[in-house]
Amino acid sequence: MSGVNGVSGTTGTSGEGPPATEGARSPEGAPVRAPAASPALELAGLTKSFQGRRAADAVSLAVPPGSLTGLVGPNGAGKTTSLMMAVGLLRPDAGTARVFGVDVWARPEEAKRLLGVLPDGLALPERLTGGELLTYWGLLRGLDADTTRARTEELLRVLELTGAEERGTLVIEYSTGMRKKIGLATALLHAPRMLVLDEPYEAVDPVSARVLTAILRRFTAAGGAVVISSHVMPLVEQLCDRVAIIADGRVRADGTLAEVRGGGTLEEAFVRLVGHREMDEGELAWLGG
Ligand SMILES: Nc1ncnc2c1ncn2[C@@H]1O[C@H](COP(=O)(O)OP(=O)(O)OP(=O)(O)O)[C@@H](O)[C@H]1O
Repeated sequence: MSGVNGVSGTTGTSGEGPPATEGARSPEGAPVRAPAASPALELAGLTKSFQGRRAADAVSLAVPPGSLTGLVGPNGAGKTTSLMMAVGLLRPDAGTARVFGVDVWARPEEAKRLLGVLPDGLALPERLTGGELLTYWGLLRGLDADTTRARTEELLRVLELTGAEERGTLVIEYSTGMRKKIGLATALLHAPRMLVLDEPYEAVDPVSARVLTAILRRFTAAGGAVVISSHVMPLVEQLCDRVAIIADGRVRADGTLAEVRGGGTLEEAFVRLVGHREMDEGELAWLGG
């Protein structure tokens, strides 16, 4: 896949297959290569229209295992639409999505075991405490009771929700950031291999943000892959090793952070690829009183 304005993307898989098996040789004497590992997430031509208007237009993306990809783009660019199709929550008009080689739409149960998802505007059962919600979620996911209990306690502790749990706070009473954190806990509970998180840092306090970053780094170091969407360019630059820029439903750039930045900042690349509008002097003049 290649972007515009000279930003050429790599799929992350080209030339990155597993190393040749030690000592193994083909009959011709050439080293035998193990089959190239599947990308952690591979989107090919994902397309979706709403009322005749393309929200996602042949979105293709390949995310390698062990990587953390930031998906950025203007409001209404098609990020959420693409991510929801990628994880099996929105049926595409065309295209495919695979998680570690498993087709999300053809083999949904298998794919969903591999996927942890924090959707936009997550709707949670609200008349439960966070702990009760995670217990219910774990059992729905087929985890045994002991595993569910142990992971629930650990997630509540790490995400600093134990106090709310001890006070019996219901999810409906949670703050926006707490809701985000319990949503993350539901995404992590079944130990997925691929995390797709729509704006995970939004409304999360700085201390919890550090915890989240540590979780994501540990997750990718163990070979899992993460895609996050975000509007915060410095955050993406600090956190992600790969970036995709999407605008008007199309992928405009995709590659390593260095490839997409092309020597400038990510914000500069974003503005260059997406365009920007200056406000005319007379606009909103009435605000001045
Ligand atoms: N269910 C829907 N029905 C109709 N139009 C929709 C629906 N969902 C998304 N759209 C439209 O599709 C386009 C892409 O929306 P999407 O939510 O994917 O953008 P986004 O990049 O996630 O935006 P933001 O950064 O503002 O969250 C927008 O024009 C939006 O109005």
